[in-house]
Amino acid sequence: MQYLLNAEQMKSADSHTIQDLGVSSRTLMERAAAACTDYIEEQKWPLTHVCIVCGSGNNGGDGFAIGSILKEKGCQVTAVFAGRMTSRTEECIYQMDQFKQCGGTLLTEWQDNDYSIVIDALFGVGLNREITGHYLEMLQHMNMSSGRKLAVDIPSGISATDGRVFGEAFQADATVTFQERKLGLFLFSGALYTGKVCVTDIGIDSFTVKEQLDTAYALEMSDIAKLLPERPPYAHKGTFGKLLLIAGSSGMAGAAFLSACAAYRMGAGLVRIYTTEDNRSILQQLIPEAIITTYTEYDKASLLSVLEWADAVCIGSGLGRSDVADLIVNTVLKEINVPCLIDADGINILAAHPEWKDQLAEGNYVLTPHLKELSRLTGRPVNEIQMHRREVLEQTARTLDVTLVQKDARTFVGAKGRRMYVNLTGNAAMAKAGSGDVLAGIIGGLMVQGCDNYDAAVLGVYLHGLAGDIARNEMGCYSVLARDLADALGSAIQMTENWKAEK
Ligand SMILES: NC(=O)C1=CN([C@@H]2O[C@H](COP(=O)(O)OP(=O)(O)OC[C@H]3O[C@@H](n4cnc5c(N)ncnc54)[C@H](O)[C@@H]3O)[C@@H](O)[C@H]2O)[C@@H](O)CC1
Ligand SMILES: [K+]
Repeated sequence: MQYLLNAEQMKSADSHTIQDLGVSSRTLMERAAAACTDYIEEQKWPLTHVCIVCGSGNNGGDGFAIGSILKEKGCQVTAVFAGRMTSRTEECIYQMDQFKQCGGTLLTEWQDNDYSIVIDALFGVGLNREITGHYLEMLQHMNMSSGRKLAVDIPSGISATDGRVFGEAFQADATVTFQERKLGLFLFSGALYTGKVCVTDIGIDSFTVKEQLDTAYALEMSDIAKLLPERPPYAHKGTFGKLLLIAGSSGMAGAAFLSACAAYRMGAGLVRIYTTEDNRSILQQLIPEAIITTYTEYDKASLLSVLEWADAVCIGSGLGRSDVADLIVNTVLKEINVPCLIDADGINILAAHPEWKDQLAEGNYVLTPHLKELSRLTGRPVNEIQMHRREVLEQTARTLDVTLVQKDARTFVGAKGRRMYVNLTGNAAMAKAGSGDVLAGIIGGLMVQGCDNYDAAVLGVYLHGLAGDIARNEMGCYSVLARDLADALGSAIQMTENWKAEK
């Protein structure tokens, strides 16, 4: 598991290490600086003339300490101090003096030169407001320089907490980050500025912070192998559950096909599609493995009978908006006794009938909205959700008592009493119609095999992204179709199976 810390959590780990464990701030800073120079040497970046831009905080202190190390190695080093002398931290003052004693050149204005490396030590996790004036100009000069670019801890201009860009940011080739991954390095737009991220252990004790439930995390292959449901050799199709997909409407057979295909590839034993009669023959041809039950008008008896049959239900993909769809969603909400995923139009219908939200049975639902659907569901504008994604995720999951999958380029998963999951697999090839139908099928396929709702959501989102990465590697960023994701899911699962077998 990879933990993703925000600025406050990182600062709390720093001060715990300094105050409770007695490791001095200076020691940590010198280790941080050594980690950066080690990285430059390992990468064999040319050390002809290094420029380090330093702010007045401890990130600036790291910068000066890097300057002293490089100076002692005989490199030509220019440090540009871009902060206010009176605002310098104790450590920044000390490291600046050390640097001067080593004979380093210290400027207060940018000077164009043929720098082989530009090091950004302007702001670290302490950045908390828009970058303007002198600082903004400094960042623009740094970005225009032709040298290799290294960010110390985090590129200046990026919020460590939510990845937003405070006006302008340093465009790094690499970021050496200290002790723990910061959330902002992996969220957008922050992730566009980091270059390669190298995490280095400098002896900060972050154990207590990571134990806390409000620290977000991402999954690694080792976690996935543990979460995958067992597949015992004596199994038969009944072992792996009966999944009901209430999906598709006239002209929208594809959604049902994609979800069914993904659910079967995920390992579901039996998949039944409940859809409009118009879709019968096309679905029978597209996916003969699925059982097809159809309706021409709202038919409560047939709906209750398929609900009775199911071990888990996915409702909403391609369902459309109609009176019949409303009646179906309402009946499912009232009558269901098994885990249920609500997607797409299922969410839109729920949003149009706020009084139905009370029927979301405790702990039994997974909702998979993209930002627009979440906006309809919560009544908050999309741009406000984008600015406060975490807060909206946690509040909605808590008040509705559901597992919430907030779909975006970086999908979040939240549920009451569970840690926030941030998904790091996937790519822009997946930003296409049908991709969400595949995700619903994958998560449904896991729920029907007995995975707990939250685990199914987290694992499903990870595998969906991994399948997207595999498909993109085969076909490039433009040409992947949603059905390719369903097909690549097999390889994604196999990768985790192989990983497990090798251990
Ligand atoms: N002992 C520690 O706490 C350690 C800190 N380390 C480094 O220290 C960094 C954190 O240091 P700090 O907390 O001092 O914070 P920063 O060095 O990130 O800078 C904070 C300073 O910048 C100012 N500031 C914030 N936003 C601004 C803006 N938009 N325009 C102008 N000024 C702005 C703040 O008022 C504050 O004075 C880490 O990222 C890391 O690089 C490492 O050396 C490891 C040990
Ligand atoms: K920085």
